[in-house]
Amino acid sequence: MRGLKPNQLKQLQRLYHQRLPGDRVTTPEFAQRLAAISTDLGQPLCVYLNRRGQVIRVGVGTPQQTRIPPVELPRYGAERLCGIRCIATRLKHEPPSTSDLTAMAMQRLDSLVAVTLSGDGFERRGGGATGYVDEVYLAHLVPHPEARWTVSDPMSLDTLAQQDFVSLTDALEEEFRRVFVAQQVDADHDRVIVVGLMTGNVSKTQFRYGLMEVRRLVETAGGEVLATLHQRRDRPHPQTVLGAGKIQEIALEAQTLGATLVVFDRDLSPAQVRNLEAQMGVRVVDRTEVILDIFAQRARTGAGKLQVELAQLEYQLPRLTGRGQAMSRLGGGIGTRGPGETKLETERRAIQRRISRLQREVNQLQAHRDRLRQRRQQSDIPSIAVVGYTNAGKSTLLNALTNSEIYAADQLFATLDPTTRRLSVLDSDTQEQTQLVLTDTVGFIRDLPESLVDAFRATLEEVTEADALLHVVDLSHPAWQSQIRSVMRILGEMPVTPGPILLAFNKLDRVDSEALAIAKEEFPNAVFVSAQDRIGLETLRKQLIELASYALCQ
Ligand SMILES: Nc1nc2c(ncn2[C@@H]2O[C@H](COP(=O)(O)OP(=O)(O)OP(=O)(O)O)[C@@H](O)[C@H]2O)c(=O)[nH]1
Ligand SMILES: [Mg+2]
Repeated sequence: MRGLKPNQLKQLQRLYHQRLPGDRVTTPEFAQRLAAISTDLGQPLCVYLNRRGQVIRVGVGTPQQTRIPPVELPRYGAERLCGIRCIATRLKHEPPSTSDLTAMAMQRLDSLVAVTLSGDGFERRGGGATGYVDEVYLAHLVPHPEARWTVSDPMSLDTLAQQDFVSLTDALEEEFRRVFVAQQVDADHDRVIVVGLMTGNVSKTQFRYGLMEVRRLVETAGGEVLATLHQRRDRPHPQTVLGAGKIQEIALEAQTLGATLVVFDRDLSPAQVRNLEAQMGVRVVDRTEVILDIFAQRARTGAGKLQVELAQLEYQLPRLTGRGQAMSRLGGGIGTRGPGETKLETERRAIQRRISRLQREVNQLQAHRDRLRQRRQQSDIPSIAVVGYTNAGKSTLLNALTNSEIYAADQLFATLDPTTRRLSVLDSDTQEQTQLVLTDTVGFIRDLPESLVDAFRATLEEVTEADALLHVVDLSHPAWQSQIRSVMRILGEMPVTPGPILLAFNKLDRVDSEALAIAKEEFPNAVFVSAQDRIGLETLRKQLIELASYALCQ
């Protein structure tokens, strides 16, 4: 409130002592008082009231400029309003602007009253301002995504003052509740807005597939994607990733659609998450967190659970500071404080201790797997690890080859725990049986989170210790080429270089001829199969035998 005269400041401060009857939107006297001050200031003025009729906030400026920050707003979710209304004076003789209404929607205000000034008025003897108000508009939200809000025709202040505010908001909230309940057929999943940032160094197609993949990840994690928004920028904004306007748009969309979560298509720093949550008032997570969540849901065996927990803790540790504070505010509403610094410190130490313990256990697991592998190696049976991008069809292919029933599904990361199966192939010429061991592994993904790579080292070692690799590619996926690159990159980053690799292009049954021609041209030594329709399996078996013998004599 810079630039105000002491007298004006006092006038504004006095507003805090005013109390309106709880069942009225406003009284004529109160609106006239605001209009008088606003006329004197020559600036718009906003007053925020709670449902008991108490003034809780006064600001000079438009509703957009005087918005209550999300962390200070009570959050009741999509089925309710925030319990606060705004009475705003307007210098122009026009209904509230879109920016005013957007501010109302973002805060889920009970209603917004726009008071236009007559430019005139006087103080009555005996007190009380009069004649300052020209007309008023009453605006409120509606629970329909297409409409978002309604604005009344201009009316006189007296007409507005006669409105029963309680029955208006009650009816409105009832309507919101009905719509909300209808949406909540399955209430225990997150309602998600996916957000992508397209920076200069990726192509449009790459960006699109990346976003598509995040949507699939969210769905695999059990979330429902309500909308996908994106922005183009040369580089991410260091504090908030996106620009201020885009953040506001997302916040509004989240409010309108009743989203509970915003998921970004990239990794975010702890500070970025904090800033975004503070500005949008919705929980924000990055891609890694979604992947970790899927892993956590999928892990079945003790080893799997162990590694997932380790990955999650390692991811959370640097993000502990302050997050607790912002989060508990988002979830709990005004006055809910997060853990204090000392509590955070204790928590951090506890997590650190648990991480050390889990790491020891993972080491033991590693040693155990080592022994199993050694036994296999001693038995002279060549081992081949089946690797590839997630959902490529590795498990299905392994099942088809070995007539087993490993879990395979149209999900990302269906397989978490390595499963080993024996395969014996009869050489039709020599009538000789050759034995192989095939290991199904966890699928790879672009930008595999580091904490996962570390935590899953015991599992991934199955890959590095195999005699050879069978790299399965979903040739029906539009991004198959970049998926191959991602897998090769991850393999390249492993401490031990894997042996020879056989490339198997899968899902031949639904591949278009163009992709097939490109793949054949680019990878003349690859095998083409359909695990589902059992096409090309004979050739693949033969190639696997060759691969194994080649690997062994190296
Ligand atoms: N059309 C078609 N679909 C296939 C084929 N092979 C596998 N699929 C389907 O692709 C989906 C993924 O198969 P999975 O075997 O689980 O794939 P994965 O590579 O093991 O995946 P993750 O374990 O999640 O990394 C499933 O829905 C399979 O039915 C195929 O040859 N043709
Ligand atoms: Mg699998």
